[in-house]
Amino acid sequence: MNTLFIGAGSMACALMRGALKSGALKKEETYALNRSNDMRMKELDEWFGVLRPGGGQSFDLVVLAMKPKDFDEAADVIRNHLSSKTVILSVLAGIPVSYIREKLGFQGGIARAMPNTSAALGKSATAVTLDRFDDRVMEEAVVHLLDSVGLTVEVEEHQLDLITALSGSGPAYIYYMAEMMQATAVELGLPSELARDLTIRTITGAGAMLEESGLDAEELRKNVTSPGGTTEAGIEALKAHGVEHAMFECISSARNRSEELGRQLIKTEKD
Ligand SMILES: NC(=O)C1=CN([C@@H]2O[C@H](COP(=O)(O)OP(=O)(O)OC[C@H]3O[C@@H](n4cnc5c(N)ncnc54)[C@H](OP(=O)(O)O)[C@@H]3O)[C@@H](O)[C@H]2O)C=CC1
Ligand SMILES: O=C(O)[C@@H]1CCC=N1
Repeated sequence: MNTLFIGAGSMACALMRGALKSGALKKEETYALNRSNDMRMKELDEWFGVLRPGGGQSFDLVVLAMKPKDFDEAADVIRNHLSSKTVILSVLAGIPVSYIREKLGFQGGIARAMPNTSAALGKSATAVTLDRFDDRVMEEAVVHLLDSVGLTVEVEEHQLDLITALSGSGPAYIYYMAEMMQATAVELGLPSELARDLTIRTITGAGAMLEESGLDAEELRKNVTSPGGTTEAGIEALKAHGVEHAMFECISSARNRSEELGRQLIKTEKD
């Protein structure tokens, strides 16, 4: 499947890395372009051996992976690589399928997905909605590509803003927590490398328990929390400092921002 990534940043790279490694994409059929960062294109060539498209060359699959705010500006470039057989996979946060269709004048299949950067290791949690996929072969090819970089679930488009806030942005919340755990341990006296190693293994171990033990998060938490013990003291401190409220605000603010990103483009279009 001839595939073109338009946008060659973090998310495009994570998808390429995961899909090329799994064999869902072949490097001799994978192309990429960005706006101006030539160094990045050289890196992509070095890392993955992907190709640069010729002007007007059309593709079976075009992956939209620029920032949402850059989509309008990229529209001419995108159109240049579409044919009546092309399907589009968009990973743009907040941008509705209807807006992509209207802006590009595109009638074919559009998959709007929200993966995350763990795709690089085949561990993304991806949600996707498929619109006007008349061609079963291409539908299967797109789903296969997403499956090759992690878990894929099909959802309704209206759910994607909230899903973006949960699992699209989610890895960053965990990295932020890791940063804070590490920094606190160092501040309270542990050497940095030791704090780092123990934090990483604590998070990956807890992730593996969530995935493999068959127990839910609450039960796993209770198993660690001895009455009157250290964990209880720690969690009470988190509660007292409003962590539940903070998480509500975190996910709802990210959801609101996703909605706003779409509205902003639509508004700019109308102005
Ligand atoms: N990062 C993440 O964790 C996730 C991101 N996403 C979505 O993925 C998309 C990309 O995000 P991310 O990878 O983080 O962003 P980056 O800033 O890392 O990459 C953006 C890329 O788009 C390119 N670009 C910008 N304008 C144009 C243009 N006019 N024509 C061609 N290429 C262009 C940039 O090129 P140049 O560098 O030359 O300017 C760059 O390669 C966003 O829409 C985001 O919502 C979705 C899920 C997770
Ligand atoms: O921060 C963002 O807007 C993108 C979407 C999900 C993760 N990163």
